[in-house]
Amino acid sequence: MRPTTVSERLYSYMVENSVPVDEPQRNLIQRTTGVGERSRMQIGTPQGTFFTFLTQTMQARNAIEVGTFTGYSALCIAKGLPVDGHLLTCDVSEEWTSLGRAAWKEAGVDDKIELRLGPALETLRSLPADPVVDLAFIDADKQSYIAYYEELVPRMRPGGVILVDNVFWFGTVVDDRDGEGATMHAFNAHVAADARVEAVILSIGDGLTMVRKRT
Ligand SMILES: C[S@@+](CC[C@H](N)C(=O)[O-])C[C@H]1O[C@@H](n2cnc3c(N)ncnc32)[C@H](O)[C@@H]1O
Repeated sequence: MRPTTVSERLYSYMVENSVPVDEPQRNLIQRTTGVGERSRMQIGTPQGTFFTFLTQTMQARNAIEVGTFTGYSALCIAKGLPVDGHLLTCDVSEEWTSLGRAAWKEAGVDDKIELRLGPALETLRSLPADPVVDLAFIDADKQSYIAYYEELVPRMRPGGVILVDNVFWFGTVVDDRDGEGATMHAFNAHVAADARVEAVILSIGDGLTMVRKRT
């Protein structure tokens, strides 16, 4: 069976019939529209709700995010972590992440989130090599996805999950294998050929891959 096309109305229906978005989340979504065109980089609400749900279901305690932007996905992951859980989130922008810091405080999850500013690859390489990470999310510069993935896989605990956003790259992974479409296709092929993991691509948003490290 082919997937159902998600119209605007069906999208609203999904949101209305899922766990509701809370006030700090709503406020952050609204403030992010203030950054203009780039606000489209924020994950959608169904994706964020799924991240909280998954974090809770996996009982994840230790998470890493590559690509903070204004902090919505970090907020959603942190909401699902226990009080002593930890999310390390990486970005290069002081300006965009400052919105996140304020939202995390408003939501009461700021104690669980550590923001590191600087190139994410350097941050990941500076982390201990121990396989202790339960959940990771890759959502930054597409040309570095394979490099981020290669730093993360050894650090994931067996059974740990890496989420990867934009794996359809607006359909260009099949239609137009130039530029970012080709980059994303190379990433998808890299994961599919990796015997250390099992992966499934979900048609949520612009395509979301869930990668589980084999036990
Ligand atoms: C798609 S946005 C992340 C959206 C965010 N996950 C959310 O849902 O709101 C990508 C982010 O990656 C960051 N970025 C780009 N290149 C980077 C790099 N080399 N290291 C760290 N962050 C980077 C950008 O500053 C931007 O905030």
